[in-house]
Amino acid sequence: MSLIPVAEAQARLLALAPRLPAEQLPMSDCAGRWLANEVVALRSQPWADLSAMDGYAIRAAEWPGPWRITGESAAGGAVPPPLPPGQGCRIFTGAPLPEGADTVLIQENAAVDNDVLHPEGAELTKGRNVRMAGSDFQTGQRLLAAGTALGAAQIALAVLGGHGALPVGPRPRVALISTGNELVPPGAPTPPGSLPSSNASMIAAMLNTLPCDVMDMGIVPDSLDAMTKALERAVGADIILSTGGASVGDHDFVRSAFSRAGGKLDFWKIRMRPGKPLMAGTLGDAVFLGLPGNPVSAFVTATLFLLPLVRHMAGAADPFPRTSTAPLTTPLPATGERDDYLRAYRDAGGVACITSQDSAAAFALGQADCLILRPAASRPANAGDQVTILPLA
Ligand SMILES: Nc1nc2c(c(=O)[nH]1)N[C@H]1C(S)=C(S)[C@@H](COP(=O)(O)OP(=O)(O)OC[C@H]3O[C@@H](n4cnc5c(N)ncnc54)[C@H](O)[C@@H]3O)O[C@H]1N2
Ligand code: MOO
Repeated sequence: MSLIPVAEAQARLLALAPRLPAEQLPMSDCAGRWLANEVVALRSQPWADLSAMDGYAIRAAEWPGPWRITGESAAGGAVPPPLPPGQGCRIFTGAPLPEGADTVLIQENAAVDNDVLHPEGAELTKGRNVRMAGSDFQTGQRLLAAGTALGAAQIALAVLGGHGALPVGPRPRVALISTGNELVPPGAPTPPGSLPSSNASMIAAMLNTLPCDVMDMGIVPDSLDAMTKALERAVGADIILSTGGASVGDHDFVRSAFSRAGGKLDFWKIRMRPGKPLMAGTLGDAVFLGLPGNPVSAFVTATLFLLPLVRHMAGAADPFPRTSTAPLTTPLPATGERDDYLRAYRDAGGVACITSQDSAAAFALGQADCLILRPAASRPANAGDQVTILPLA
């Protein structure tokens, strides 16, 4: 079986995902979710020509006055009556201008004596210190596209657009299965031959900031029967994820158990290092992802496949991690037939590759704050060369 390029495997994985129903949430629960539909403004902002400053509303054409100050306009107060010629209106930030006024003189540049206003300072151009009605956005305007990530700024915009609740993508349910006879739960005694199972805790932590519900199904021994039963128990989840047992050894049962449980394999073995044995398919209505057991391989494949799949199912239009570039501070050797995802860290001078790139090297992973992406068959790189990096949250 030839190795599948990463981008092709990512596209095939997302294509396996069923469309889950959206939900309507109050604004207070929308942060961190993705919009299921576009958001259209139900009102214009500003709703009228508003003052941007505390001062006096005047007609610029009447400069330099003087003006008799007659009314007052404050945010939340009554809309002032139209302004007769030669008159000005006391006005405060956020308040509507009376009809006829077009400019605001700030109070620091005004002298008022017996309700007569004289300007101080330079002449004002018409419209100065005024926010025109609808200049931010207008009723009916599209404010946010479907698939947009809802952060603080987008929530503020939707609220100002007149919304109190938004349609957002769902929270996929993710079942985690760890496989391996050697594994014991976190914190349990580790007699010789045993190993603390770190992958489920790691992946749950990676999913922690995403809208999804994680169900840890525990540790399953390396047996066809046990793994088949574990997969059957996980049906009902939207994503079933296993780690370990994905390779070709006599104790790697994930692929055969997946097929025995009725799963349909879509792909296996990716042109990447680490992470080659990754597999994906569907089991009932669920998407299945079988990650390699090595902690670093599981981390890198979760970053490139699991997290985008969760974001996609949760409604993200742009589910893949952002990359950027940085100069190398250390040279790198040529790459082989797979794309390399090297553990690395950044400092003021650029990005440095961590010495140990073993896919079981948890200590090195713990030091990394980014991955360097090096395509297959890349030539050696020198210090100072720009490389693509994928920052880790
Ligand atoms: N003959 C070949 N051998 C291997 C190949 C290959 O192509 N031909 N691929 C290698 C690659 S690449 C990887 S990656 C590993 C992945 O193997 P598996 O997915 O089958 O993983 P396991 O053998 O079950 O475990 C590998 C390693 O990781 C430890 N592990 C497993 N689960 C956990 C966990 N939950 N927490 C912490 N550590 C875990 C396990 O004890 C092993 O040490 O296969 C290569 N072999
Ligand atoms: O792909 Mo494995 O993850 O190279 O060690």
